[in-house]
Amino acid sequence: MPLTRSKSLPATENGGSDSGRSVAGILYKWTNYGKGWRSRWFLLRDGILSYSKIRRPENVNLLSPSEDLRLIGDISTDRFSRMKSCSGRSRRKHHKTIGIVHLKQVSSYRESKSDHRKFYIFTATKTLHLRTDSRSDRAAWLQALASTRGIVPLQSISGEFSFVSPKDLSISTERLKKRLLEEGMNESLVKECEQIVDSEFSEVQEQIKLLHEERTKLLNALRQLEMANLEAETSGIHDDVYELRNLKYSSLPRGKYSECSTSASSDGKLEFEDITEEDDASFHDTKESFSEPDVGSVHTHFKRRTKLPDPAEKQRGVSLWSMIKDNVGKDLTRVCLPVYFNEPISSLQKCFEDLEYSYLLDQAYEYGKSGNSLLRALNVAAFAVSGYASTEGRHCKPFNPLLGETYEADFPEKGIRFFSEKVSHHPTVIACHCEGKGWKFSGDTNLRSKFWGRSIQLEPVGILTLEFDDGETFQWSKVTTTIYNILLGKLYCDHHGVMQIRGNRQYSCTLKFKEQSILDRNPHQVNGFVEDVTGKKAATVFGKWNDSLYYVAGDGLNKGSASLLWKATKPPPNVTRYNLTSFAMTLNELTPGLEEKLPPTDSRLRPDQRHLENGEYEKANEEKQRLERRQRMSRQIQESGWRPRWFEPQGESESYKYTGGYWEARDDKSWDDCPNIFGEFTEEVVDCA
Ligand SMILES: CC(C)CCC[C@@H](C)[C@H]1CC[C@H]2[C@@H]3CC=C4C[C@@H](O)CC[C@]4(C)[C@H]3CC[C@]12C
Repeated sequence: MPLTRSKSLPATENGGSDSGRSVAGILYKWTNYGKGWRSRWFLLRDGILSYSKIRRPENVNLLSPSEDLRLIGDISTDRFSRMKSCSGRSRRKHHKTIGIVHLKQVSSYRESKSDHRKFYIFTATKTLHLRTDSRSDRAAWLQALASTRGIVPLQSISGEFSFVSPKDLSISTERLKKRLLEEGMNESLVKECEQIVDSEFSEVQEQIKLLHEERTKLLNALRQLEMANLEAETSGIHDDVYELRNLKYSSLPRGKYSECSTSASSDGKLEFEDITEEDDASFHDTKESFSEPDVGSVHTHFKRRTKLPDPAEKQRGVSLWSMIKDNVGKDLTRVCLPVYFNEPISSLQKCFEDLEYSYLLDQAYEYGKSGNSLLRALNVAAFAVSGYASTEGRHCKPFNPLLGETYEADFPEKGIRFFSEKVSHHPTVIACHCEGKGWKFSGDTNLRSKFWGRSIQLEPVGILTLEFDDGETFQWSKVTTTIYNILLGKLYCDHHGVMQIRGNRQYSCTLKFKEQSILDRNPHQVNGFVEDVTGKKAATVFGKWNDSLYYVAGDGLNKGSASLLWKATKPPPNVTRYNLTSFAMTLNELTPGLEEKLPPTDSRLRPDQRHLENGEYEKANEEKQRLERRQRMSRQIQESGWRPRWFEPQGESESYKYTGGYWEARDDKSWDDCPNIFGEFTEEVVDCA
């Protein structure tokens, strides 16, 4: 029973639109390097593209008895049998759908420029690489995708099935009357018959009316549900009750990290030390008490910038793959990446990005002070999640600071000041310390990374400590971050694992960052709870790390009455390819009068990073290479007894504590013991370091 090859008709030849039709056919889908291109049965129906292992030909017409199905490409039996014998699997298996893409979620699709049979479908989390047999088949698929995109299934419910409203329904007894009279029945009897029929009918009409009302209600409910679903997909969950009080002052810190150092993996997996140099960052906690009145007492008289400088040169496009492919066979850990892969932010500054929502800690402090320990714990949890929001859409590497490089952030408008230093190069550790109104935050992080071929997994080592002035403390560690699509497709990162926020008093919190699965319709989810010392759940927390966090008191069975804890700010209007948040854009700014106050070790003075920010790529690259040469001597410097200037290692624990004195030294401009790490260096520098 050979099936004929259907021509790929443009949508218009089919009465205007393909919207109501299903389209199906065989496409080759790129799977992985091991298996390469695999043929799959693709079906596009109601805005959903699904694919399965190959169907048998006799099923092609049986998808659904009345379905208007258009086939694209060669669907001859011959081809099926060929495929069948290739796969050699049992028939049953072939029916299972193995992938689904909702066209609502498709961000774009495009044809390959180099191969006339290939095209790509991009969703937020995945790219499908597809190939047809011919250029015209590709055109037909793209056309089908274009015409199906945006159909809302409800259209068909309310459209096709819609029927006349019950009040327009009527019957006529004329024919009955005529017939009965023909039979010679007397008029009064005929009238009685007519009345019986009428009353029976009005009962039916009543029932239809009820059904109609019910149907209208149902449709409305469905519409609302779909709206809610759409909203939830785009933004998270709606805020019902709680209006976030955005306190004017704010505070605090936390840390992040930056580049990758690698650790050996015993199971034969590729190791990855850091594609460029090596880096790690760290956080540290300190019990240091801080001279309070300074924070936030001075007000900034300048406005921070809202965009990065316009690039001086045009950016050259370099793909990561083009860099790596030239190094095939070489040790991947030694591949040096040019500055095009960097963002104009150093890891020291990136740590401060975690403090964007420091007002949550100010709120936490206030709640605790007024006796509401639960809301204190909840705000701390929201703070711990909020730091991840800025990682969305970022795919460039922060600069790996030089040993001894520092970064200060004085933000009186937020009521905080932050300081970080790169305290070790082998392993890379960054320590930070931040003071806010009523609290202090500190930590050190060292990232362990594993290279898995197509993804890199980063595991932060180190503890973050938050200490309120009233003695309550919370400690936690960051979860694992995986960077996907290193070689192919769109690079993105996801955070997953369990975060335990341990408090020293009544409440602690456990948060689970859900690992994203392929084609996940609801990525970035975070769920958890706050429990008291007896282990009783006091509140349930849920949301998304890139968007918002909500809580419900108790065990969280009633999500309807959730209250908003934190909502991420919108991306800025002036995004660049770095996708920095508005806050991140201000971090490398040399605000008026600042340069004279900075020590020579501050990240803002790092020349390659400054050139990159200005879009002077050639100069940036030259300087980067120069500083990397210096960086290579770091191990030697460290081994010859170098000590961090502002932090102190804590025994064997590999953690660091702020020794204090930075802001005081800044007041006196006493930077004499801070080496000019970005300047020309000689062996001398090494000696005196
Ligand atoms: C392969 C290279 C060129 C591209 C990778 C670049 C980007 C995606 C990588 C490089 C360094 C990474 C960051 C390193 C450290 C941390 C701290 C961690 O607690 C949260 C994630 C975060 C903030 C990572 C996010 C992703 C990141 C910014």
